[in-house]
Amino acid sequence: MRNDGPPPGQADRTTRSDDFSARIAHDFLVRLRERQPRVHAITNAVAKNFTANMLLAAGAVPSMTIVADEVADFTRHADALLVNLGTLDTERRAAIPLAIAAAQDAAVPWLLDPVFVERSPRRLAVAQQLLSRKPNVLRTNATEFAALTRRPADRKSAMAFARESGCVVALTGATDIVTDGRRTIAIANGHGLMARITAMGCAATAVVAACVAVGDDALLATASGLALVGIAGEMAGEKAGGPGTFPPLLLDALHALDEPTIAARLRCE
Ligand SMILES: Nc1ncnc2c1ncn2[C@@H]1O[C@H](COP(=O)(O)OP(=O)(O)O)[C@@H](O)[C@H]1O
Ligand SMILES: Cc1ncsc1CCOP(=O)(O)O
Ligand SMILES: [Mg+2]
Repeated sequence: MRNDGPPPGQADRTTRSDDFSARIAHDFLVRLRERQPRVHAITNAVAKNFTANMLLAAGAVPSMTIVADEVADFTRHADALLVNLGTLDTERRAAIPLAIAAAQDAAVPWLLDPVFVERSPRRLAVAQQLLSRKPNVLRTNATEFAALTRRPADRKSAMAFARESGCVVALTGATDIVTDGRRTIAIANGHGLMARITAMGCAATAVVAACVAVGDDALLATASGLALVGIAGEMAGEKAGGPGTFPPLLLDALHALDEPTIAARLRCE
């Protein structure tokens, strides 16, 4: 599943809400539950448990080994690979190129989550090198996007970067911008508590990876993953007493999500 950017000469356009819809997001959810895709996540030490549980709540099956002599086998037999740079220790640094090579060899889509690239020039260099290996999706918050691309974190820059890099770009925050450089979808679901717990973005990228594993259109898969997480997040936020009670309520909401709820709650343009 490659995103090769817009066909030459084709005008940019914004995807209309009838191109992305609750039906599409629900179709992805059904496929997750039916196909139970395997997502191999090289993720950070902070995010591992929550990410694995979010994948399971969405219907996917996580694996997380980072051992150099196993990671290629796990990746080859997975349906998507997630590369998250949050705790870039020696073992993960060694595992990442092996996993990406295996993914590309086996035509397994892979996603990059460049956690905290703004904090260390070394990490920024690693992330830029990984981007040159063309992940199917880059999912990043605004600070990371600005550091990685040296552009303002806005819709226009996300589109330009997606077009130039050939990745689907998901620039998240209170509103998520998802673009392949030609089509752009903005998703306004979510809840402020999502920014008050750790590993929310890491887990969201993992759910996006699961969606990419079960669909041919990486843009719609990415938008669907973020819509499902955003809707579950706002349902959990409405019930939660604070960040302590929020994560289990989010897992419950994602697990129970259904078509009428998605149809009633999806806010996108
Ligand atoms: N203020 C907010 N309101 C609603 N949703 C939010 C808010 N902040 C983050 N989110 C959601 O939380 C998830 C993680 O996004 P973000 O906070 O940008 O990533 P990260 O955790 O990597 O910094 C996304 O699904 C995003 O939509
Ligand atoms: C706190 C922390 N430190 C290293 S990785 C990490 C988690 C980052 O999670 P997210 O990017 O999803 O907020
Ligand atoms: Mg993050």
